[in-house]
Amino acid sequence: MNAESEMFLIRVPASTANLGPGFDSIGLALGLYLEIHGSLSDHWEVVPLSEEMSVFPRDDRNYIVQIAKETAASYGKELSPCRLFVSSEIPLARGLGSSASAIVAGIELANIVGELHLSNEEKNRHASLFEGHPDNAGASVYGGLVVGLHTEERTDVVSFPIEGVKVIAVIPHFELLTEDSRNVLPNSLSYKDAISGSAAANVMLAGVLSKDWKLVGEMMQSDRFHQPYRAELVPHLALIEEVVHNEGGFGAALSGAGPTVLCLASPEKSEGLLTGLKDRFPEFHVKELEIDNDGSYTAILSEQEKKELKFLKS
Ligand SMILES: Nc1ncnc2c1ncn2[C@@H]1O[C@H](COP(=O)(O)OP(=O)(O)O)[C@@H](O)[C@H]1O
Ligand SMILES: N[C@@H](CCOP(=O)(O)O)C(=O)O
Repeated sequence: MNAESEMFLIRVPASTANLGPGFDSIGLALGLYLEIHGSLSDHWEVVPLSEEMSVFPRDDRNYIVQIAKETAASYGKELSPCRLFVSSEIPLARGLGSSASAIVAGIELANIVGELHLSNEEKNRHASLFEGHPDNAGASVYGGLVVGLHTEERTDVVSFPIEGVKVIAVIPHFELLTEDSRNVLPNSLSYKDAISGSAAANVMLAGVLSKDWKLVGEMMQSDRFHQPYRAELVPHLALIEEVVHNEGGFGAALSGAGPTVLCLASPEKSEGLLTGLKDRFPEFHVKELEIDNDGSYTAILSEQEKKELKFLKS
């Protein structure tokens, strides 16, 4: 990019990780978005357009800018400064992948401004290195359901679109940092538990591929890797599982590291489940979310599209 009059758009979906037993390996992209409208400028400026974004630095100390600069630097490039208008529908520290969305946004920023021409595989490798695991990062890059393995040496992710199941998120008002929720996990697992945990993840994935959502729901609640240890931090999980069972939903699991709980239901049962959860948990935000099968998106805006941006007029 070299014209200051050009404006770009970056849109990155939220994500839910693990789906129960797929710890640090399975993720699903969701229809809540982090959006950046940006253009070249003579200095770095980050303008928050949504309340949650207003807590972050407004100059080049902003995490998204830091990620962008580091990504460009890894290709020997220095990014030209930009003015970025940032808004996000993704609540922070609730287990809906806000940190991965910020990382992927930073990589997309480096890609578009630095003209890096990165493939999705390369974007995901960078994002997984920053995030430490590929479940949220992969979902935000590719969209749909992702299954991945990330090591120091390489990141392998397979993604495929998901249809025919409804997703309801029960989002508490309190934050739970992923770091704190990882600190309660054990350093090792018995051979027996590891086999059972891995089998549950395998069967869950087979259930997804064969569209056997009832089986998927059962496997979501058969995790051995993290939910048993995190239960003390999220006492509402067991109560939500009960409501999901009573309302004929498929199952529930901690979304990422929590505290949000992700529930799956058939299109026929989702309305009843939504109402049941809202009635039982008035203190939480209960919301049906779309599945995003497209992943992160970037575009250069047309003159007409720029004219339609309300925040540029105020
Ligand atoms: N747009 C953003 N800009 C800067 N930092 C962000 C942004 N989004 C998330 N973060 C950082 O990530 C933290 C939340 O990450 P994390 O604890 O992994 O939870 P989650 O990713 O589930 O929302 C926030 O407290 C904040 O420090
Ligand atoms: N696999 C990770 C996922 C963390 O997701 P987040 O949305 O809570 O950041 C974990 O379970 O720790």
